[in-house]
Amino acid sequence: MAVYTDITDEELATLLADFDIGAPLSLKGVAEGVENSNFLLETETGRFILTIYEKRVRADDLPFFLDLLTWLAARGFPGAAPVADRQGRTLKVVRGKPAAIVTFLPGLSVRRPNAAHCREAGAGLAWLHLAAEGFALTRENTLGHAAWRPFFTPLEAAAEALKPGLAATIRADLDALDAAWPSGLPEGVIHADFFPDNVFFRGEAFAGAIDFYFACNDLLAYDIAVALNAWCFEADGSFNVTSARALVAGYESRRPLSAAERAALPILARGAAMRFFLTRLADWGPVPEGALVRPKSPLEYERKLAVHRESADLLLFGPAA
Ligand SMILES: Nc1ncnc2c1ncn2[C@@H]1O[C@H](COP(=O)(O)OP(=O)(O)OP(=O)(O)O)[C@@H](O)[C@H]1O
Ligand SMILES: N[C@@H](CCO)C(=O)O
Repeated sequence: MAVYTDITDEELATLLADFDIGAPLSLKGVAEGVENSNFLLETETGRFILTIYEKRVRADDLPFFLDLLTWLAARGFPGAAPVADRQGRTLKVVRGKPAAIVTFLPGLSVRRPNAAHCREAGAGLAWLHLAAEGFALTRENTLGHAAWRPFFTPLEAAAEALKPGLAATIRADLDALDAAWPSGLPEGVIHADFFPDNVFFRGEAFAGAIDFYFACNDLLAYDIAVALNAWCFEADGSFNVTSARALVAGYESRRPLSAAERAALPILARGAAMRFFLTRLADWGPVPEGALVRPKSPLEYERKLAVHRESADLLLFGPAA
């Protein structure tokens, strides 16, 4: 469970005194997630999520994230809308850490998505991209292509410890990514962590997305690449082309891709695999004392990276039949 910060009854009462959402009925740590501390908060007026922002979220970025969530909610995108206190503030402080209360999004994430879920997820991602158009704030992708090499340098020994010879392979991947990284593709606000655990369904219908704390400005097609890696690999490590076609077709049902975006999907997916391999490698090791969290294996993404390295035409498929 990703709960790094405990909250006392007094701290909760002090926080809620600023809001018009009634008195608290219960507060429970949420048993998913690795980044922040999340609590399911029930008050006299309904259900909310209280998030305390931990290590990787920079306080300076929080206005971008919270204003984006407010913007998306105002445009009808189903997500978690930040709740403003009586003075109109959404960014609060609990135990010296930044915190926010957002509305509870009903629905369930799926552990093993099928092609129908992938299609819906693709359509949901395009909806998000379109709903975010016009959002005035910007945020650089601090885990984007330019960041990968400097991010990797201090992790070379960790890569070797994971698998002998891996550091040189990753360096070669970084060279290949630099040589082929696309430019000039459409940009906008991307979710950047559109994984199955961050997407909710009702049955097989898209019900919304959460966890926008990596959202930033980057290539829109890169967001599809992140999703293809997260949604379309089987547990045995094989790539499910049917699911991938469905995800892209779902996306294109709302926002058709240009030929250049389609052609770039293989290299973008290789880069997206690199991004999650690197952060997982950095997090692989002891967790802070008292934290209830299980780091995710970098090997899963090392294998996905290898799949893209070895079959560059994997994602060069035509429209679904
Ligand atoms: N607005 C919401 N409505 C309903 N449930 C939510 C909401 N926000 C968070 N949750 C619940 O809390 C869990 C963790 O939230 P979230 O994914 O934002 O945390 P995280 O630590 O940033 O996780 P991640 O590892 O995906 O980065 C979710 O899986 C979900 O069960
Ligand atoms: N989705 C990330 C976790 C942090 O959001 C991963 O699977 O590595």
